[in-house]
Amino acid sequence: MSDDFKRLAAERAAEDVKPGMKLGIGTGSTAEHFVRALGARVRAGLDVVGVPTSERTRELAEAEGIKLATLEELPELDLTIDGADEIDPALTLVKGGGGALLREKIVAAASLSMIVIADESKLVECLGAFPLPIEVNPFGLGATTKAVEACFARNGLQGKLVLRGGAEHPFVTDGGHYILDAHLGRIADAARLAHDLVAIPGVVEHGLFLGLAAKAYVAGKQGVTVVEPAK
Ligand SMILES: O=C(CO)[C@H](O)[C@H](O)COP(=O)(O)O
Repeated sequence: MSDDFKRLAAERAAEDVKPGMKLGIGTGSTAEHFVRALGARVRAGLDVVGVPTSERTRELAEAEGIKLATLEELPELDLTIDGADEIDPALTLVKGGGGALLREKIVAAASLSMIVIADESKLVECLGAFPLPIEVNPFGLGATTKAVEACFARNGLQGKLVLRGGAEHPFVTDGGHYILDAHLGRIADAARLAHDLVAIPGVVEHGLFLGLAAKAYVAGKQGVTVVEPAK
């Protein structure tokens, strides 16, 4: 069911794509539905160019016949369409469940607008039930982990940090980094936490997306709802 909702949201977003657009293309199962819907439109004659946010998305988009470019070739994009792990009423997001948060954030920030696509299970009142992904440089992992824990304590947060994939076979991002998943439960002040995390040497990026999403297409039993940031 949830996958059907993801597809519905993705297909709605694909209708927003206009000829000539430069697109950021997200990562994850919802974004994959979007790539397939976009591929169908491209094969029907739509002329667009996309910048993928992961190697996985690049492979699928190529297979779908979507023209691709890099941010070196296209430093400014019209629209990014991507999934999310959590969406709060201000449209602050937790992203990175699929491990692509760094490229996803770079691409979204290079876009004039971002649309989030999701099934209704992703809507939350407060972020934090989904573990917050923090992308870190493998060098100095122990010191970075300690600094991140100290940052949580300063922010009044308690929680476990888990190296994704485990110490034996850590998950490695497309950029060659590791991911620490922070089980925080509740993030009351996402802006403060975001600010403090990026100040830690060794933290490459985190999965809090603030002020990037313009709207979300959220699908559920009632169909697709347009969610805009609460004022
Ligand atoms: O941030 C992401 C990948 O890094 C995804 O957008 C997020 O994990 C949602 O995934 P899905 O659409 O599979 O539920």
